[in-house]
Amino acid sequence: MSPAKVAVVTGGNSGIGLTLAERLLTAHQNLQLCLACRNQSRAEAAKRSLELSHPGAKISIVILDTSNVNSVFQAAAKIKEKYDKIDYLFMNAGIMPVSRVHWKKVFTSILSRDCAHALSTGEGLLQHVDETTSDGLKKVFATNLFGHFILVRELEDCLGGDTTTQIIWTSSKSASDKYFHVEDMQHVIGTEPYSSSKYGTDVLSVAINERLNKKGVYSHTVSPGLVMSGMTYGILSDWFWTLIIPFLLLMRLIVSTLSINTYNGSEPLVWLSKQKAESLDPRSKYCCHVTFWGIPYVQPAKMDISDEDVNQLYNQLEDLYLTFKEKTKQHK
Ligand SMILES: NC(=O)C1=CN([C@@H]2O[C@H](COP(=O)(O)OP(=O)(O)OC[C@H]3O[C@@H](n4cnc5c(N)ncnc54)[C@H](OP(=O)(O)O)[C@@H]3O)[C@@H](O)[C@H]2O)C=CC1
Ligand SMILES: CC(C)=CCC[C@@H](C)[C@H]1CC[C@H]2C3=C(CC[C@]12C)[C@@]1(C)CCC(=O)[C@@H](C)[C@@H]1CC3
Repeated sequence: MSPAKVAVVTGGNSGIGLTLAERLLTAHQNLQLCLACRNQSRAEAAKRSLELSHPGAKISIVILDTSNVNSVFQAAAKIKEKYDKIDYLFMNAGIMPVSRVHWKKVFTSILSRDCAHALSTGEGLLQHVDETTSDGLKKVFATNLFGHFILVRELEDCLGGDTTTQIIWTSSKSASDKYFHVEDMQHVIGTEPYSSSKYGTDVLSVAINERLNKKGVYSHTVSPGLVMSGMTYGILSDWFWTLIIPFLLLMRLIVSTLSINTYNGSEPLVWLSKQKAESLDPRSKYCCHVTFWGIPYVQPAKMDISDEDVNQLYNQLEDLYLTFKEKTKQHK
């Protein structure tokens, strides 16, 4: 039997994260799985469903709210108590708060040459909103990016070393340098916090790979495509999505990123975990594409990320992390 490997999945209780957890148990023999989720009862329900499909699977739960700095410190301490070494760290938890759909833009885009771009990125089709957390941070930034940064920093002792660790980030096709400004990494000023947080994720993945690669840590980023999940059902009701699925399936003729289900969307995440990490390109995003017949495949897309952004973002996140670390020490 192959030696036990450990995989931690943030947001592993639903959507892409839950399907990923299920697929990892199938793909890797003898896997120890840690579901790092913000809600105990939802996490337990996910654990039960995984135990039904994989009797005897070794699954633990750690409560982690990536939008809350203290919760991340506590979760990291619990994970370190449970495991000496992490083989796969899936940074998957994420939010995209939306207040309305720009319907006029949806229909004009669908009828224009922008159709493929609009359906694969959602650019300009949604009105995004954000709020401030009790830590005084922008919520989308804290949830999607900073919470995960703290997790990596706090877990560093369990990463790499004698064997390799893969850090795999669920990014998005929505990530765009148009909406990311390193000097405003929290996106306090703009109106595209989701896109900004996902571009920041891509930049951070490169930064972490550069810093930790010497000790056997490999960081890569993934785009799952458009997937029906809690995220999309939060924008429009499930009956609406059910109605337009035939249209979206037809649109696969011109848009190959319409993954639609979580199985397809999790394909690049599972695929990366099966590759030799050394053979992968840390500056490519591994994107899910689907054939017209619904068969998923993975295609790397080179990311155009400047070294200046890589270094500046990492240093700013590190400063913010150290500020919170200092505060928590004082409160102890
Ligand atoms: N759906 C799509 O089309 C796409 C999704 N993605 C990305 O995929 C990832 C997974 O999203 P998806 O499965 O689609 O959506 P879901 O809403 O179904 O899943 C999101 C998961 O993240 C968890 N989560 C949200 N906020 C926090 C938090 N503060 N702390 C801990 N966990 C949290 C949720 O927990 P809970 O159940 O408690 O809410 C849930 O488990 C996200 O990063 C998203 O940005 C990327 C591209 C496309
Ligand atoms: C297609 C019709 C008739 C209606 C749906 C319109 C939009 C609500 C929808 C079209 C493209 C979608 C999309 C996303 C959300 C919903 C849409 C804007 C995402 C932004 C979801 C999160 C992601 O990370 C992106 C990759 C998605 C891109 C496409």
